[in-house]
Amino acid sequence: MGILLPEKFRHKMKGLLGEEFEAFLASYERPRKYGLRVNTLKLETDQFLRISPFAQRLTPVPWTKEAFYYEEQDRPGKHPHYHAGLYYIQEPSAMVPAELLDVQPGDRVLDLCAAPGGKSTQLAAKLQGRGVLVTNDNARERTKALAKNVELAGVRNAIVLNEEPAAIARVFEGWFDRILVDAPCSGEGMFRKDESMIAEWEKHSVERCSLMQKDILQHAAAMLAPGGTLVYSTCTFSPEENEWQIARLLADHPEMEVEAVELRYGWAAGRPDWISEELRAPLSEERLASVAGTVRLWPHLTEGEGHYAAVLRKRLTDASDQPIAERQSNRDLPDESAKQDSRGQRKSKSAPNPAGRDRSLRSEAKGAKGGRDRHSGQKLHKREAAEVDPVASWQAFASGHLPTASDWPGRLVAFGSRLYLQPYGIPSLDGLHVVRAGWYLGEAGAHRFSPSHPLALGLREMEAGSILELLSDESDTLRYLKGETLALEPDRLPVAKGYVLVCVDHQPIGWGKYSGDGMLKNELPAGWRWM
Ligand SMILES: C[S@@+](CC[C@H](N)C(=O)[O-])C[C@H]1O[C@@H](n2cnc3c(N)ncnc32)[C@H](O)[C@@H]1O
Repeated sequence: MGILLPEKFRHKMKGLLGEEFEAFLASYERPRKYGLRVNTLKLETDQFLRISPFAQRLTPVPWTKEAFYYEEQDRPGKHPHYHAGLYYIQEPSAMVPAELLDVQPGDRVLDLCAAPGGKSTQLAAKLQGRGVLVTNDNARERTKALAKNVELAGVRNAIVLNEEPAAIARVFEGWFDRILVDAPCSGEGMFRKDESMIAEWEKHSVERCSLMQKDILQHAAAMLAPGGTLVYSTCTFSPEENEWQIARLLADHPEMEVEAVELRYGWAAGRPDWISEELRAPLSEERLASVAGTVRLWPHLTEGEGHYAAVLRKRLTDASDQPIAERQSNRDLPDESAKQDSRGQRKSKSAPNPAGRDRSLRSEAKGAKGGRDRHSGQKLHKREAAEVDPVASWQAFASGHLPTASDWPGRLVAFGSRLYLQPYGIPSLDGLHVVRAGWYLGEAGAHRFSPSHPLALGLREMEAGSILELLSDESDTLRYLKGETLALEPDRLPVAKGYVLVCVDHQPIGWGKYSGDGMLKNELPAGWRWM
């Protein structure tokens, strides 16, 4: 019962691989591998292994220290820990590009082709809440899943965009320390994981994808800061979408160079010999040979599906080959001094800007094209925005429920009555389609502030004034995740009325509201419930 590979694909791969082709073909007879990656924004890997019911059957993914192969029958997507964002289910080879990007806390990171967000959540975990992640996809529908996964992972320092790379480059030229281009591709490496990719392959030709990749890469290069690193990756085998793209980039951008990836775990070298004559011509021998420093993951040589990745660095020199001063990145600065005020000026160490007290509020409503809030799809009316002061409403809520909120770094940004905490130092997003302007805190109403589900998911248990502690294997947990009201045992009654952070195994899973009658009203939004 093997996979029926398209004849054209078989023929091409046979030509490329020669004697190795039979081993490659045999890999399609072997079962695919399943992977999950522990979300270290929420807990440490060993902590997860202590509480996970399937920990004993997990085996390590060699290239990602917080990731594991799991057995199909364990179905980790059907466990409360999944709803608490404790891990992301991700194909093991797909974890490699974010590993190669070498993100450090405090970096400015762009994930340009990001939906549904697997690599974004991985990059966010590497940032550990410091610096900023701008995550984007040009497909509007797909940004819904992207935003949801970023929120489930509890990421506090991300901006989600729905844009073409050219539009982002106009705002963020030379701005990012790290850029991931996980490009749209013909998906040849995914045929074993998902057979529907074969039909997709017939539709999306290698040629069409190559043109998109070329365009995306040009804009990505423009957004990279000198000294910054860009990782280009695909899940396909065709040289036109891999080594050819890197050759073209090297020819067009003398300031970019390949950083060789160490070949471990059965990874294979990139193939400069597969690059067309036309693309080789403008390259020096040395630059052409450097393409061997990119990496191919073949399913017959490694424990995962087919992938390609290239690590590129922008040199710290200008056109005249003179070194240029390295921009001081956020990572070099202590937390407090890395903060910037609303005009993008650095604030002095002695002038912290506590989020809860930031009154330099700017309505992003005009930044949303067509005067719409991309989050709700609702039309924004100036009067509505003027009626409630979202900051005051938030402050009143936070002072009663979130004692440490005034210390959270970032500045408050409102879209109408919706309030976000945005990382410091972001240039104006006016004119861009903004899906999330930061960590979505909630919505200010006429009489009270309604905290959002993403706020709950981004919290630590100890940050909430009032919590309900559940265990993952008790029946109330499933009831809560299904959206039911909970009848609380007397020893679990909250001390006061109001919002309660519901936690499972000490990890937040959403809000409940207690009105003093022994019942906890469920505040889990419909789209987040257990199906
Ligand atoms: C391979 S998928 C990304 C997978 C994602 N990085 C992850 O790890 O979950 C490629 C994505 O690129 C998006 N895309 C296609 N053309 C694009 C463009 N011009 N700009 C930005 N994103 C684009 C597609 O909508 C698709 O979601």
